[in-house]
Amino acid sequence: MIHLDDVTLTFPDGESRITAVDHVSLTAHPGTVTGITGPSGSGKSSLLAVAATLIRPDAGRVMIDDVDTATMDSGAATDLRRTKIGIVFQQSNLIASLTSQEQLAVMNELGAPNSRRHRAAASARAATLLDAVGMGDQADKRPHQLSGGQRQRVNIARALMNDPSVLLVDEPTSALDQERGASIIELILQLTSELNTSTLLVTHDLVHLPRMHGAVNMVDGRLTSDLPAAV
Ligand SMILES: Nc1ncnc2c1ncn2[C@@H]1O[C@H](COP(=O)(O)OP(=O)(O)OP(=O)(O)O)[C@@H](O)[C@H]1O
Repeated sequence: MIHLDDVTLTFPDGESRITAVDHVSLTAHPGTVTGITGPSGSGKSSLLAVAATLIRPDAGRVMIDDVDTATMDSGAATDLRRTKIGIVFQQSNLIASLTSQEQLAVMNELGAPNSRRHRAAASARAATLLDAVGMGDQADKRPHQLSGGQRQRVNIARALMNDPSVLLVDEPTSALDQERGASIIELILQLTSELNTSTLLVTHDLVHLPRMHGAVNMVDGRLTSDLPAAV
């Protein structure tokens, strides 16, 4: 579970500060996807960065599985990010020289204790996840050999390598056409249910929101449950 409790985040803006996230409270439960929409500049990515514990808020708390992340030192926060949080960014950020299989397996090597001992298990999990995202037969391909939708599937599988309880997804369909975008959303819904993640998904694309378990609209850093009229 992830719970944002009365979170406020400001950035310096010349002499004053700009409020990117303004007293936001939001909870996502295991096995559910909550959509976050809103106009450009309304604070969606900032909210996701706070949820990912990448930025510490000015005020409020981020609870991950009932642990208050504000009380952690930076080592513990890094550990929590690695083990509990999966992040899918807008661009796939895959490493050009690695195959799909290696993109996932390398997650086992990043700062994890005893990573050598866990190599075989990591390799098996990578294969299972590539199958789960429909990329089992593309395991040996490098990013330039894949379509945008296929790259995004590898990206999603990679975010799930460490079996996170929280999955944070920022605009996963922005580089894709409608049909491929819809299948990526379906995949995230399916994996959220199968792996029981608490998923927050930022999207501009209102057509996807009715498929989700809940949706909020962000306007000027604040949340409203009144969704834009097109939904
Ligand atoms: N690092 C930063 N420094 C200063 N201001 C920032 C920073 N990041 C975001 N902002 C400001 O915070 C506000 C919210 O930005 P944010 O990127 O979170 O919005 P968004 O809803 O994700 O926008 P988009 O849909 O265009 O990605 C904006 O006014 C933006 O200019």
